[in-house]
Amino acid sequence: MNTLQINNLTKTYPNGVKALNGITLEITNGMFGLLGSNGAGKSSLMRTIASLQEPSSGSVLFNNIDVVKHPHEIRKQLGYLPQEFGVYPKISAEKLLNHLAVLKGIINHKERNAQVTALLQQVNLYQHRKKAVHTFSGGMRQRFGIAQALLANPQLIIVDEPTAGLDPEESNRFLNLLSEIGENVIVILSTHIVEDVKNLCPKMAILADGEIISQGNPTDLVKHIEGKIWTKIIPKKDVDSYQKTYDVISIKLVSGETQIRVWSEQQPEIGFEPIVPNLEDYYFATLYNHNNLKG
Ligand SMILES: Nc1ncnc2c1ncn2[C@@H]1O[C@H](COP(=O)(O)OP(=O)(O)OP(=O)(O)O)[C@@H](O)[C@H]1O
Repeated sequence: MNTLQINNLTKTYPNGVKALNGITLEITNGMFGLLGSNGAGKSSLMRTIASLQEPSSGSVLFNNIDVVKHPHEIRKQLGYLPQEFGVYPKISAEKLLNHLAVLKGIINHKERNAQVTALLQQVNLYQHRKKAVHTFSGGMRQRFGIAQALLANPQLIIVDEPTAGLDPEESNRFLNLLSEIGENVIVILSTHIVEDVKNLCPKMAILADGEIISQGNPTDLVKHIEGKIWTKIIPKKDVDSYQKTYDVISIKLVSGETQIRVWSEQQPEIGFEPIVPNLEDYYFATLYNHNNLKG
């Protein structure tokens, strides 16, 4: 069993932005979803765990090895798919993966070829192996990204917003691939897409303003708000007044009509229907409460 222990982690950038503010988490094998809106601190946390940047304070231990003190140790066991992969050199996918495998320390030629072939097959890019990655579609690039992250059998895999910008089919394909990677390693999926976490992750946390504001099993978390979420279709012009009167956790357009969801112990007023809440409602309700507490 692998264990990642994050203790009281903070990160303040030189420009004064406090991106992480006392993060404490323990993560073991399986898929862990890290949900948060833009700017919540997800990438800052991922980069710190991946030893690509140092925290301002606190510690990250992977199987009791201090990531900050021994970055080389962690990098040997890490597979990382960053949000932005940068520019790809104009060489074939196969050659690029081979090159990255050398950098990962797979020096035995035979072993390297075998791993590159197996990974290209696993991510369904074998038939495209002679094409350059910069000519790939977004989904193909992400699948290539996961192939490079899987080189050298990492025990800790970090994927940062991997489905952003993918169409639903490519996104599905990518997530299925991720879920196959195995129960025997830690996979941290950082995303703002609630559905992805709901479908894949038995454990999750919500990050906001650099803090963990909730964590647990998605199904258990949703139980906390059962019977407390109400919905109503309202005229668009009334949104403001409903927001002033009730705890409106989300506003959505449904078939061109404005639907609000409200957190309330009992029916807020005639016309509100109770709904069976989902993880998205939990996420919005948690963010709503957090922002309210902030004032
Ligand atoms: N290198 C940096 N220097 C200064 N500020 C930074 C740096 N990187 C991130 N930030 C700031 O830190 C905060 C958290 O950013 P971060 O990228 O970690 O969030 P995120 O949850 O990954 O968001 P997104 O989904 O938009 O990438 C933001 O306010 C961001 O502007």
